[in-house]
Amino acid sequence: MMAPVGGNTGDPREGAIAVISTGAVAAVGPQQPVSVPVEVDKRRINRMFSWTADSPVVTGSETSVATIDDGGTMWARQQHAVSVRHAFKQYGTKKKPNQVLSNLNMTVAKGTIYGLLGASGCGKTTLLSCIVGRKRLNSGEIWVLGGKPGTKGSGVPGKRVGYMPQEIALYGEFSIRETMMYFGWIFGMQTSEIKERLQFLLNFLDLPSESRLVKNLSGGQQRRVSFAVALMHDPELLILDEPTVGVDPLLRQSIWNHLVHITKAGQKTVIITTHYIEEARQAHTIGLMRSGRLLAEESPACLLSMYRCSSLEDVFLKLSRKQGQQNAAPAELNISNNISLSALAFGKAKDNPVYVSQESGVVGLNFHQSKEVLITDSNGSAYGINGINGAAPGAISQAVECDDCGECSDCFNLTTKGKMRALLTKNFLKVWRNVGIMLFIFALPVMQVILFCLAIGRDPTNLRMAIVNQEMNTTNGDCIFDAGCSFTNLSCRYMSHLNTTIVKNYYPDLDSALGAVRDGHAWGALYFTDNFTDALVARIALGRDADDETLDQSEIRVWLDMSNQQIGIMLNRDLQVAYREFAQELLRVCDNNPKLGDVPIQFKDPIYGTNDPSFTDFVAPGVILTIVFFLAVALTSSALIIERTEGLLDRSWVAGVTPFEVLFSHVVTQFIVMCGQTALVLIFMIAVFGVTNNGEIVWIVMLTILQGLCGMCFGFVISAICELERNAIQLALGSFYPTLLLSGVIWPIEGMPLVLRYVSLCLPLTLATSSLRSILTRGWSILDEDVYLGFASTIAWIVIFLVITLVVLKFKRG
Ligand SMILES: Nc1ncnc2c1ncn2[C@@H]1O[C@H](COP(=O)(O)OP(=O)(O)OP(=O)(O)O)[C@@H](O)[C@H]1O
Repeated sequence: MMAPVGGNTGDPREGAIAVISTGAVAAVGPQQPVSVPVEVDKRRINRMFSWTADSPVVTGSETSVATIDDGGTMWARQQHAVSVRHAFKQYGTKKKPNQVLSNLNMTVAKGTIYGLLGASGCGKTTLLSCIVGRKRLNSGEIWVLGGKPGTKGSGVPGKRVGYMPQEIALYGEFSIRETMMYFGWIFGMQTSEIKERLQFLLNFLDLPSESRLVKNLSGGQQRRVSFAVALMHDPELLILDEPTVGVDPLLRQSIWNHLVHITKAGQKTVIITTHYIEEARQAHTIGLMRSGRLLAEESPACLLSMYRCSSLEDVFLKLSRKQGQQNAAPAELNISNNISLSALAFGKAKDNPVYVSQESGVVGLNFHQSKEVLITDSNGSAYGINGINGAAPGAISQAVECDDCGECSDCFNLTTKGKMRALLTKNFLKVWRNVGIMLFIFALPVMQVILFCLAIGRDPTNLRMAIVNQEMNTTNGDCIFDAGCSFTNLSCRYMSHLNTTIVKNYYPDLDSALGAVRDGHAWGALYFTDNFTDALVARIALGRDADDETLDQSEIRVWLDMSNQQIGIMLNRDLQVAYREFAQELLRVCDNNPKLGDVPIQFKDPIYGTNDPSFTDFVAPGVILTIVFFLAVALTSSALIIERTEGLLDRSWVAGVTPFEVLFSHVVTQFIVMCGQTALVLIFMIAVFGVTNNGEIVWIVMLTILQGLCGMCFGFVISAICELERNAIQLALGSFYPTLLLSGVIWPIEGMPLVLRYVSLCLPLTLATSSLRSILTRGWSILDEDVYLGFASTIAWIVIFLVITLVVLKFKRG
């Protein structure tokens, strides 16, 4: 079927436009002329393409066909607002692929509204995501506003595009005004400009008060705010994914009127998807999509007349049926031209020169393998479909090199003031507005420190001992002794030195005492023989001449329940300490040298720490770092994933925010949060609970903050790797215990098998914990190896985590 492309319609250019269609080539042959009134000024065409050496103009005949090669095609594609060629996109795995776009071609002329229609799940959103650079094609090409999305200087993503995704993708805790400020700043607008625009959009879209929080708006109002964000900076290209869902008919009409209005001047282009097919009649071009390809790409009027239907829905049904038949019998192909009829039929575009897509791939109309053609008027001036005159392609490619910069200095900067302002304000507002997060950030670490100091490292008390004292022959606890240099009831004298943590329960005989231990009623049994005092005096007096029976009778016999190592070791220590004190006291009151009662090992004052080391002091450094590290992991990983799953991150990407900027803004926010957390944790640990600190506080603070930043970067890695918050939580929790166990936090790594020790040294918390312990208990400074290695390893891990995150984010998009 041949469409009357560029036909003689009374247009001023009538008879002057060289309309060249090779859409017929599928049937007529690659260089066949088309029977359309055509005149071609070959000289002008040649001049037009003289910029490229390999761009010969091919004419099919004297009549008119002028095709160009790939170089020319590429240039022509740069003239369209959007040009998609041979797009293939699939989800899923290689084994189970879900082909969403298959050889799709699409051409959106500048200054037009393009309505993309199709059934749910046909791939519209995927196509739009690829156009805005959110996703990547598996193969094929996309040109947007003269550049390839995602390439440097293309402006896409960036402020040249306004994107309204299907999901709301807004910060619920923000007010409408804050939402607009956020995106306005990202787009590089001045605050006054944003306020002005906001007023217009509030009125235009009939939005409630600007101070209302987005989360408190109705679904329809939220969609309108989302639409307002896309319109905010008055972009060249508006990409709207179902903007009219949940909008009342009056407002829907005013939205369409606005779209028609902004495209009138020819500078703005709109791509819009909608499920209300009939409203798309107001579009200049309609792309009917089905199963990942376009069935047709024409003006609504043209579609209706070509298919003799009264509604676009009927056209869609007809084309769908047709596609089904063609799939069944691929040989029966219709023939049509591939010039976008709408582009010619639509007023302004009609006045302009036309490039026709190289290959439309539009299924229903069967545009195949046609070459991109140049249309000139009789005056010889060549022009593209979008009305841009044939400027030298070189000039155009130069123009796009820096087109998203505003001021070109931005090109060389990693970020802009506006974007940083927006991102930092967003991060702080999110924390400020969310009580749960505030508690998580500040109350949780304090609570953890308090719990740690109260629950860990203190000596157990009220430990019951089953005592059998044959010397007293009584179980009522009456155990009287003479405090002077008297050798009576020495068993009672010894027991008076047992500290108060031990609760003495007396038993009549050994069997019942051991039974109490076995039954869990006591932590140990203590047994004194009936002549303990005499035997002990003889043992001391006879010294090396003491016989076995004397030695045997003078023993205090102990049976401990060692199932609890800490309690067992502590009882063992206390019983021995009590004996030493008992012996020294007895020797002293009897005018003997008390040292005789000691074992001949003298523990002098330790070089570091005390003779009575506390477990709390040992664990505290690791606990401080673990608290700060894992709070940061939890905070960051979930924050980024929530933003991503709600579409906020994607929307920011499309607005031109880079992964680097997002990470940097989080680093700054987290740094400030970390300072607060560190202050609280250290104040409670050291000042309130008196954990030993012999070092300089500045190094302690620095190392703690660095560990927090390290945890945050680990959180970035988790959020980059995991798609769902659930997976991130699993990964964060899953990494908590191995890290805790292997980092020497609760047990010295010297006790590990050699291989595990090396593994442990490679973990982010191990060297840092050892470093902090050295600062706190040994008072070492940064000049000591153990200390600076902790700092070095933390910094190295920060860099490693950041690099991993950036690499994953870069390769994951799409
Ligand atoms: N991230 C993804 N991973 C896997 N499959 C996906 C993903 N996104 C979309 N799909 C699948 O791709 C197909 C096309 O989805 P898409 O969202 O592009 O359709 P659509 O035309 O926009 O639908 P609707 O009109 O309902 O929004 C669907 O089958 C969908 O399930």
